[in-house]
Amino acid sequence: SSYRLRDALHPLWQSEFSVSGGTRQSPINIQWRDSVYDPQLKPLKIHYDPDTCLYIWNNGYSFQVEFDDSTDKSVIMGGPLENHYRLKQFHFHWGAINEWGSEHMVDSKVFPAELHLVHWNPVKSTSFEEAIMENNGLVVIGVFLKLGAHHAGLQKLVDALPAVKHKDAIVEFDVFDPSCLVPSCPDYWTYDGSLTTPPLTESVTWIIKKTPIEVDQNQLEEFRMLLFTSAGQEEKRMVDNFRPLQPLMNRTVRSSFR
Ligand SMILES: NS(=O)(=O)c1ccc(NC(=O)NCCO)cc1
Ligand SMILES: [Zn+2]
Repeated sequence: SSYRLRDALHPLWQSEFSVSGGTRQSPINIQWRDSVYDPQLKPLKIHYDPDTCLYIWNNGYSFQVEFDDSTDKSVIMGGPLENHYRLKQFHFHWGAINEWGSEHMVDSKVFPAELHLVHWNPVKSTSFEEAIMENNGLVVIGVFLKLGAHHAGLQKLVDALPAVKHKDAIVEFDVFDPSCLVPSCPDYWTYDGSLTTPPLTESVTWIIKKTPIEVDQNQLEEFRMLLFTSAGQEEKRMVDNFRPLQPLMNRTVRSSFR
């Protein structure tokens, strides 16, 4: 199917990014019928303060919106979590065409893009960089994007993309509430995994929302206008910045819904 093709098309993501001996790597294909309903999973609670939004930048992998994580102003709690986690940044992964782009899949269905909201545990770690190395130091909420209606909340982000076209470009981005990018449906899957780009550390509790958000064709095409390359270099479009599927190994995916 298309994802087999896309693996073969992307040596970049094959060779460099395989950590030896990994037992809980991400992303994975979520087989809906193999997931186990866990009645002890609570609703996820999200409280983001739009004033903690700092800037948007092109880090050479994706475009990323950074937040002030020096206080507990923007946090998530509940769900599978024992305490609260602070929002650090969010970014996306997408394809060159609508037929692929997401990192996770659901019953081998792939989406054109995937949003990652990255949080860290301030109870166990004193910084994000430290939390990356901690077991369950991080929580990433994954939200699938599907082709459909225009997303008004996303458009504010999209309008800023031309200003961060090249690697290392940065532009101030104030007052944005990323909860507008999270579907209202409370249903999610959760499993223990890893970062999907180096250092690929196995420190992530993944929370994957069941319901995608809708974005329109123009918005996806704006993502694809970004560049992997710095100003002055030969231009390489920023597309297909996803990691191939990783083996489930000895893991169970839990669902918050029947
Ligand atoms: N795609 S993902 O798994 O959500 C992810 C999130 C953060 C990172 N790394 C990161 O934010 N590093 C900042 C500097 O340490 C890598 C991958
Ligand atoms: Zn990501």
